[in-house]
Amino acid sequence: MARTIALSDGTTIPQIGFGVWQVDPDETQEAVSTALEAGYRHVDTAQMYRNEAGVGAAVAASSLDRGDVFLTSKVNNDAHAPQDTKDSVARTLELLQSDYVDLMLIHWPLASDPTGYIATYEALLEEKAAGRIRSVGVSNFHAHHLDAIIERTGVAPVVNQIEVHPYFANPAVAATTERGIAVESWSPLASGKLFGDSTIEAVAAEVGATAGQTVIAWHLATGKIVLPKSVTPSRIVENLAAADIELSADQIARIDALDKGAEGRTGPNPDELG
Ligand SMILES: NC(=O)C1=CN([C@@H]2O[C@H](COP(=O)(O)OP(=O)(O)OC[C@H]3O[C@@H](n4cnc5c(N)ncnc54)[C@H](OP(=O)(O)O)[C@@H]3O)[C@@H](O)[C@H]2O)C=CC1
Ligand SMILES: O=C(O)C(=O)[C@@H](O)[C@H](O)C(=O)CO
Repeated sequence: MARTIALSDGTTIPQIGFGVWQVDPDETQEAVSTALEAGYRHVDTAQMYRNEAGVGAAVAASSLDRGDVFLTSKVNNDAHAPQDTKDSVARTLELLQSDYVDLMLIHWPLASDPTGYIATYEALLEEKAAGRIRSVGVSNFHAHHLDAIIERTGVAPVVNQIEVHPYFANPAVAATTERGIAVESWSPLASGKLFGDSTIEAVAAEVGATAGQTVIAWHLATGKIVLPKSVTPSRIVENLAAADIELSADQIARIDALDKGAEGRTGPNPDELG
C-alpha cells in the first residue's frame, strides 16, 4: 500500500509522485506507463510541460481505473485571468482524458501581477465547486501570497509545491506548514546536482540505499510529498522503493546541514519570476 498524506480538504495524496517536467511530450506516455507499472499512483504534470496528453494516454492504456491514480496539473502563467483559468482547466481535462483532475495548482504567482493570482485562485475554487477539480493548491507561493488568498477566500490551498531539497531547505516550508498546508518538494533531487555529495553518499552507504533513495527518504521522513522525475526505467523503480528506507534522526540532521540557503536554489525565486 502506497504511503499517503491526508490533505486539509479530507482527501489523501500518495506521498511519492512521478514528476514529468522536461519529459519529452513524445516520450511521456512510455515514461508514465513505466511508472504506473512500477507502482506509482500519483503523476505531477503542468500545462507548461506540454505533456498532459501523454499522462492521460498512459492512464487510459493502463489496466488501472481512473480513480486509482492521483493526477496533478498546474495553471499556466498565461492563464491567470479567471475565464482563461477555467478554459485552461477544460483543456487539461481533455488532454488527461478525464472529467476531473485530482489537484490543480497555480503554477507561479507572477511578480509582474502581484495580486492577479487571487482571482485565479477564486476561479479554481469555482471549478472545484463544479466538480472538475477535486482539490485546489498552489505552487511557488511565499507567506504573503498564501495570506492574500486565505484572507480573500477563507480557504487555504491543500498543498504548496515549492523547491525543496538538501541544498535548499526553503523558508517557505515553515510558512506553509504553519498554515496547515502540505508541502510538495519540487526538484527533490536538486535536478541531479546532489549526486556525488559526500554526506549523501555516506548516509546512503550506512542505510544500504542509493543516493537517490536516500534523498527521497529524507523528504518522506520530514513529512513532505516528493516528486522525483526520471526517464530511466531502473531509476523510476529505484526511486519508488525509497518508501522502505528509514533514516535515523542523526542521518536526517546531517542531511539538513547541507542547506546552502538561497545559493542552493536550482530554479527561480518566486518573488522575481514573471
Ligand atoms: N512547480 C514547479 O514550479 C516545479 C515543479 N517541478 C516538479 O518536480 C519534478 C522533479 O523535478 P526535476 O527538476 O525534474 O528534478 P529531480 O530533482 O527529480 O531530478 C531529476 C534528475 O535526476 C535524475 N535522476 C532521477 N532519479 C535518479 C536516481 N535514482 N539516480 C540518479 N539520477 C536520478 C534524472 O535523470 P533521468 O531522467 O535521466 O533518469 C534527472 O536528471 C518535476 O518533474 C516537476 O513535476 C520541478 C520544477 C519546478
Ligand atoms: O518545471 C516547472 O514546473 C517550472 O516551473 C520550471 O520550468 C521553472 O520555470 C524552472 O525554471 C525550474 O528550474
